[in-house]
Amino acid sequence: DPDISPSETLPDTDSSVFHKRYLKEIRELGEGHFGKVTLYLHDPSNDGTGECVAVKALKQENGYVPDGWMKEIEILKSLDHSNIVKYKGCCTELGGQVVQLIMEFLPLGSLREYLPKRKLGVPQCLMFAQQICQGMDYLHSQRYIHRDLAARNVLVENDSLVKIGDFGLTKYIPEGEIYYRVREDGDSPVFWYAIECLKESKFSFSSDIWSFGVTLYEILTRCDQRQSPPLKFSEMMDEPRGQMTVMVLIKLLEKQLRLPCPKDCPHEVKMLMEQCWASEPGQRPSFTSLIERLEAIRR
Ligand SMILES: C=Cc1cc(F)c(CN2CC[C@](CC#N)(n3cc(C(N)=O)c(NC(=O)OC)n3)[C@H](F)C2)cc1O
Repeated sequence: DPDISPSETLPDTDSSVFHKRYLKEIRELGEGHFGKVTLYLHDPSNDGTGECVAVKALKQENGYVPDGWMKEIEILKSLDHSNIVKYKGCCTELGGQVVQLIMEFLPLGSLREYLPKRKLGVPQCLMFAQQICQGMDYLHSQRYIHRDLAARNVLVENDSLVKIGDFGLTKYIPEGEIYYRVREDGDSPVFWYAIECLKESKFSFSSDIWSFGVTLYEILTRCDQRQSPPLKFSEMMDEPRGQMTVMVLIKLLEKQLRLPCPKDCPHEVKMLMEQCWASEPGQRPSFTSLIERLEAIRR
């Protein structure tokens, strides 16, 4: 259109660049081993009409930015799926020495806050479970493993939509590789870990399936903390008071002990959950097949 000058068509700023001066801290949303997630109001017109965003920041040791952190930002930026939290941009400080990840804010929080408050029926629980499988199936199709799939990392958009909300431990699996071996331990979510992860730190697409099984258990218990995986596994130990060590958990899993079936869990779902916890990684279903099976059960 000849009479519109180029400057009128170009956006004056890249909408994925957020300036610190327009970000007003509201409250902390979560704390992790390596950093935290905080709720901010992004208010460039400074009149309170801005939008809420979730900002993930690393605890900065003397200014260097761990390369794994830039990786997490690149991963989320590259993902585009209705069951994965949306990347909005970055906020840099000190000439790029500090980089913060800006994501969409889902005020209903994670399943851990949402499910205990809303007594959802089994059909809606299975709809959420299927959506998690759809997000994870997409993540696996991009050759990423999540390594921290749990109800605490699944966000609720509304009564009929959930999204995978955090990718802090996500890793890329190169073509032709099957496993990702970890060195760092951090505060590993061992009660969501497959047996081969506990024994050999070997993570794979199949170990995400195991974690999905534990997440499905959490959903069907409506994230009742009295039935939480850490508590349930500790009860299954001989001395229930003792601090559960990874060794005791491995022994328990090697004896084929598993989390109990939640009270209103349909038989087909019990079968599906137990297949996710097969000792042999190759015996576990894929997210593609889990989607089909959950679809069939919900019908
Ligand atoms: C540096 C590493 C690190 C730091 C952390 F704090 C956590 C833990 N954190 C993850 C993000 C979290 C849960 C999820 N998914 N969440 C995101 C939103 C959102 N986008 O709206 C939200 N909303 C909400 O609570 O609304 C009331 N919660 C919640 F902050 C816990 C994990 C980490 O790897």
